[in-house]
Amino acid sequence: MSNFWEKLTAASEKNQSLLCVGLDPVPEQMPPRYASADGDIIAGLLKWNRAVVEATADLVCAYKPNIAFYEALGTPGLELLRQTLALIPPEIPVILDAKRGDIGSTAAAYARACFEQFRADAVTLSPYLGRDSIDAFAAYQGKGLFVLCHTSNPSAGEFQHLEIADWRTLDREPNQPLYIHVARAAVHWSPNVGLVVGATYPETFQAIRQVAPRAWFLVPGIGAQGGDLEGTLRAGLRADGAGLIINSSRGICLAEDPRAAAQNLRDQINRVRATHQSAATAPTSGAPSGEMRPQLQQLILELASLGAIQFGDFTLASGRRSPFYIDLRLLVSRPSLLAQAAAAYADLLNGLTCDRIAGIPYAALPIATAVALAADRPLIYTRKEAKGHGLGKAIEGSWQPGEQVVVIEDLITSGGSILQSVEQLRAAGLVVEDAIVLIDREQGGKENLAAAGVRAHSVFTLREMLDVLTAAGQLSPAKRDEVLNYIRGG
Ligand SMILES: O=c1ccn([C@@H]2O[C@H](COP(=O)(O)O)[C@@H](O)[C@H]2O)c(=O)[nH]1
Repeated sequence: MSNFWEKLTAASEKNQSLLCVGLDPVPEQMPPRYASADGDIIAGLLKWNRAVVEATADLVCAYKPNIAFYEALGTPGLELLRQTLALIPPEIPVILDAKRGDIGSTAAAYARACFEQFRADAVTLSPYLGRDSIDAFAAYQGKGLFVLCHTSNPSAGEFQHLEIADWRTLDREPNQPLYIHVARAAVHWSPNVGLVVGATYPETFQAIRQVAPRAWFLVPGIGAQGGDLEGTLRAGLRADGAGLIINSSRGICLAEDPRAAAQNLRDQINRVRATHQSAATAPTSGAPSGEMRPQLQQLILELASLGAIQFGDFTLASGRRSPFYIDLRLLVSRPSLLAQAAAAYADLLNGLTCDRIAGIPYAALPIATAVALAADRPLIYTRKEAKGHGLGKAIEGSWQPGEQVVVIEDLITSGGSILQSVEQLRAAGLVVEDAIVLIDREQGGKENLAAAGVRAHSVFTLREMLDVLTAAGQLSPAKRDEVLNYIRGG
């Protein structure tokens, strides 16, 4: 298995673990029991690493040697790293902590060193030089790339907390700390990007998780640096109870009994995961908008004030009567609201594999354009009918067969219009596995798409929308029940 993420998931599931053990040997800290009889330091350090790996291989999801500790020992140190890597069972992924970042040509040499010389499964990278400094690493298929987002050291805030504006969101979002910009941008650089987020600043996790909902975070700072394990897990775990790789180096390697220390930390992590997962899967009925982010609640209320959500007695195109009507075409008349909606789509897009997005005519075309700007993703769109003149295109914009496309639609009812475009895109050789809508009307569309191999993601559901409007006093509980009854087919 050569893909880092598959290896990580398999090891995590097999060992029931989110624990990563750091292998950072320092000669002065080596417990005397590992010392080599002939005084050979490198032999002693290798014995130490071997003992730690043998004691913990069934308790971890990854190992993380930091290359600095090996480079510090000169050429023999690099040989020690090579031998240490050879000790690690092939099914456990190795994250080489190297924090590389340089211009493209140099980055290519660094990437060769990490992935070809040391054959690491993943690497840590600095974002300071921007996207092209990671391209050479991203060119290695299936390797993990952990970009420094918020580090664990005491001076981390000196630059990382600087409040910065983003020209794309200038008019509607307050300035954001640099680490949020890094998180938001880096997860778009490659689908293989994860983030390094230190456990010594647990208060940063919630905001980072919001802008990178699906990314894996590599979390140093537990143990010797005094990071907050429970706070980190509670704010950083994804709803599936994964998404964090909790590293401890000195806390395990310097322990009297590394196995007991690793087992103890793994079990502590799992205890919090167990309660987190049961909270995440608890039924939400009767809990109006309790968990919904304030920005989304605001978005719903503003859509209602724009007239995009109406309650009454409407006749649909099918002739069927409906107690509500949603018209997201109105979004173009309030650009700031269109931008808010686009940002919510962009958040969902973050964790998906996507070479370009595809808008569906007509209602979603301005929305998809706004999403392209918010997420900095190239856009194509399908035509309702191929042009009968000019180039006679059925799909506008530039694209290549084999590219992965995420469909952008305004809302989903049965999923029919999405499926029509998906067929058109697939017939052209594009790969479509995901679609994003603002509102899921919960009338079977998601299930119909799933049957066609398309995952549908919604910013919010009709039920969530009704809950927000009811809690805000804009919809009576009786009307809410009438609408719910209607979508259930009653
Ligand atoms: O923000 C960061 C980024 C990387 N590290 C590295 O993780 C380990 C932590 O070692 P402990 O002994 O568990 O403190 C080490 O290799 C650091 O260079 C980090 O600590 N913080």
